[in-house]
Amino acid sequence: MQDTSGTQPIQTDALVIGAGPAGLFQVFQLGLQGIRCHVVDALPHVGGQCAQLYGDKPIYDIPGIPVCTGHELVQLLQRQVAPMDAQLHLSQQVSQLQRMDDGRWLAQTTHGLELHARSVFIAAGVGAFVPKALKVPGVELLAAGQLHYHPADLEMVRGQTAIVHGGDEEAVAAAIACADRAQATYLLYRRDAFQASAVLLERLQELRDSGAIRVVIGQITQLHADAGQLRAVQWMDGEGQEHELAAQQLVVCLGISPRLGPVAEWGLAMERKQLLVNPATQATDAPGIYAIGDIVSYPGKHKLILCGFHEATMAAFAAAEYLQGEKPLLQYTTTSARLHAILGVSHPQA
Ligand SMILES: Cc1cc2nc3c(=O)[nH]c(=O)nc-3n(C[C@H](O)[C@H](O)[C@H](O)COP(=O)(O)OP(=O)(O)OC[C@H]3O[C@@H](n4cnc5c(N)ncnc54)[C@H](O)[C@@H]3O)c2cc1C
Repeated sequence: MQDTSGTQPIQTDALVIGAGPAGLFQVFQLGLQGIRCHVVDALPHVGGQCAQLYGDKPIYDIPGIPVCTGHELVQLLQRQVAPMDAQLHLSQQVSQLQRMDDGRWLAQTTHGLELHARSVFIAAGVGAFVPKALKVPGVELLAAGQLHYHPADLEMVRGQTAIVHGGDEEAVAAAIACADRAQATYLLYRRDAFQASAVLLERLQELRDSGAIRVVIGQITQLHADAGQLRAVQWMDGEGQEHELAAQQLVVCLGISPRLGPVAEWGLAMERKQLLVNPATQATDAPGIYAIGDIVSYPGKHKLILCGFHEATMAAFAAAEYLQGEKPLLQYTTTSARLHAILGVSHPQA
């Protein structure tokens, strides 16, 4: 799958909202129906809960895979989905979803991306995984490019003074990465106790010992900016004393958690924060919008990856009929030359 960005409205037959296991398998099933799609996820990576909440823990109930970790399942799904050549738009939330006059759906993301989609597949799980925001006075004064939440890349701190705020694995990893690039790196957290792997903690200690990372124990109380440019971070120590630390870049890693957010505002029928669907088609009450995975409710629904896979299959068959105007034929990946062409495999005996 490719990661793309841009500002032109994108015309597509299918938009998948959410790149968790259900959304990824939706891409595969749509691909088998000859339907190309775009995928949007709030996270900077695919995999949803499997990657974000239990990447290194084992899963034992995926058919045909006796055991794999969350990360391994995501890697296998990515491999399986690769021939479908979906366009991936990460680190952005679908914030708006509205019906257009011609019956298509207009989706807008928090990065300003617009998509015009003939069909939409909501695979939003337990909600969009979004970083916990820093809520202190002064945040609103900053121009873009100085306050970064869980950034995937830290090149922007090169040659500058960077403060990393947080105490978990991602904060420690970010501080270590900053130490290689920034002129000065501070790791600011409320306690001198960091939760990270032994390897990262050992490296942090080395960098503390050498002075490449300076640890500050306290809480951020305010940001100071001149003409939109971060000048200093104000913080309070354990005795309630306020201090200022000059910096140009602030990296905030306070954790990422799921929020249902905009899905509940799109006017779709819901019950107890789940989208109501017809389990024969996964159709919601809006034409051309299907929903699958943990976000849906129907009689007998179980929040399991296996169920999300089945629902993706049901939705793809229903959407193929909706988009192509006729019931799709059931074909086997084992024997169908058409599916082999889609998958990019060759079997002369097929
Ligand atoms: C600790 C733990 C262990 C588990 N173990 C198992 C197990 O052993 N077996 C099993 O079958 N299941 C297990 N599960 C459950 C399983 O992980 C879920 O059923 C599965 O992840 C649901 O997949 P999904 O794709 O529907 O949603 P998710 O995995 O939640 O993915 C949804 C994605 O949608 C994105 N998103 C949501 N809203 C938006 C939006 N508006 N814009 C952009 N992106 C959005 C989110 O950022 C997220 O990445 C476990 C769950 C947990 C928490």
